Amino acid sequence: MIQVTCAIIVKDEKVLVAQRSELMKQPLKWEFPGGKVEANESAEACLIREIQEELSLHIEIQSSLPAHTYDYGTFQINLIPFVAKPLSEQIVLKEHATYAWLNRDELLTLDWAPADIAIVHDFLHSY
Ligand SMILES: Nc1nc2c([nH]c(=O)n2[C@H]2C[C@H](O)[C@@H](COP(=O)(O)OP(=O)(O)OP(=O)(O)O)O2)c(=O)[nH]1
Repeated sequence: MIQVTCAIIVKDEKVLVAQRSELMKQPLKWEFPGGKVEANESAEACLIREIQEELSLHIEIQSSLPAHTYDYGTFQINLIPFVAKPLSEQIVLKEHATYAWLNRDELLTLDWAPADIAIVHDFLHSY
């Protein structure tokens, strides 16, 4: 089971979503940015590191949501979501195809990585 963190970054009531590139697993699917937890790393430290690496964005974690496991057939992930706020302004994409700041009611229109759908629903029910 691969432990993966992801960030639901909220700013001015908009939510940051990112589209995976053609070169990544789940190509062109939308996700909450994040990545795999390394050995001896907390989930929170992983997420702050990954968002800095992938988006050049500094975040502050505000709360957590329930983790969800998903079976992609050849591997399983445990996706661990956190709600966060940006502490810096600019986003510079290092891996993703693109990103968007969406209203809550736009979230369900995206072609999500399948593991994220439960997390989108949890977020919409709790915020
Ligand atoms: N980061 C992230 N990964 C997700 C989400 N939903 C989802 O199914 N995944 C999957 C895609 C990948 O198979 C795995 C995370 O890999 P990753 O590619 O983002 O992580 P990474 O940068 O640490 O790893 P790597 O590509 O260098 O192998 O989890 C999500 O919302 N965020």
